[in-house]
Amino acid sequence: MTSPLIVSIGFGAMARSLAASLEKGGSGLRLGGFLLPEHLPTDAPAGMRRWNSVDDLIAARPDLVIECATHAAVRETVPQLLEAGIDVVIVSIGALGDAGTVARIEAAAKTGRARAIAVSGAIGGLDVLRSAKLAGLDSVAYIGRKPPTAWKGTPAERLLDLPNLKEATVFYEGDAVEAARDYPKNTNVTAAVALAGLGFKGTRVRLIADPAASGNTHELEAKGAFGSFHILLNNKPLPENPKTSWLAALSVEQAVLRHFSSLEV
Ligand SMILES: NC(=O)C1=CN([C@@H]2O[C@H](COP(=O)(O)OP(=O)(O)OC[C@H]3O[C@@H](n4cnc5c(N)ncnc54)[C@H](OP(=O)(O)O)[C@@H]3O)[C@@H](O)[C@H]2O)C=CC1
Ligand SMILES: O=C([O-])CC(=O)C(=O)O
Repeated sequence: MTSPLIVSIGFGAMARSLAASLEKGGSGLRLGGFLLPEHLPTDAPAGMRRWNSVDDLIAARPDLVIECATHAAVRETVPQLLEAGIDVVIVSIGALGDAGTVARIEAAAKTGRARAIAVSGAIGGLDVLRSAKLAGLDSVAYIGRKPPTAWKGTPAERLLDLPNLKEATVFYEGDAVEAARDYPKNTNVTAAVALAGLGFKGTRVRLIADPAASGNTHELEAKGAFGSFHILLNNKPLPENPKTSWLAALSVEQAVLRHFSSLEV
């Protein structure tokens, strides 16, 4: 049997980590290539194909596409793939904070009889949150803490003197609507929490830059009819991108393995 064609959208830190990890994992699955617009240069390992346009990728009939690129790629590329009947794993799930994008993705998946799969990414406890929601949730709160370098290139740069920060500082408190939209490379996890729990408006978010943090920590607190829970993840970042946790790349690998397995656990 030929092995399935698995393709990423984007070939940055996460896609590279996924490619290396699948190669080592012994499942027989591998990343066969990536879609990257022509104007974006990259180096790719031998044996990995590159597609410059979504039409060319669709013509190659991939078995699974993994979006690990940007919110724009979710809006602009994912619906076309779903409409063409291709299942897509979505990693930049902060894009799903926009109701229009969700509606387009759902309609495209229906038309193409394909599945859009949102990953848990760098956070956990979403299974509990989804179950607890059925009996009613009173509150859901997320706290994200990363070292100042991880907040470079975000609105935190305008709010704080990141290179000279001496102590842990809260720079955002609000809902998941703004958090997911304004920190698209850092807070996709808030979208995962919102989608599993109380929605984007109902999810409280606090973001912290902490010079003492050695990695990315994610805290999730929920209260409801079921009781309450509090989890804390201390994630190591990917060496190529301090904004992204290694666990996020591992969650993508897990989604790929589950997709091709006959027993879903
Ligand atoms: N759900 C979660 O928990 C998490 C989600 N993420 C999200 O996953 C995505 C990937 O993360 P990561 O690999 O670390 O990010 P990187 O910035 O390292 O990689 C992104 C890749 O996408 C490419 N790219 C940019 N625009 C497009 C486009 N329009 N179409 C296709 N490719 C494009 C980039 O090219 P170039 O470098 O040339 O711009 C680069 O190759 C990000 O959106 C990130 O926010 C990250 C961590 C956790
Ligand atoms: O990887 C992480 O720690 C979280 C992240 O960047 C995101 O949610 O976008």
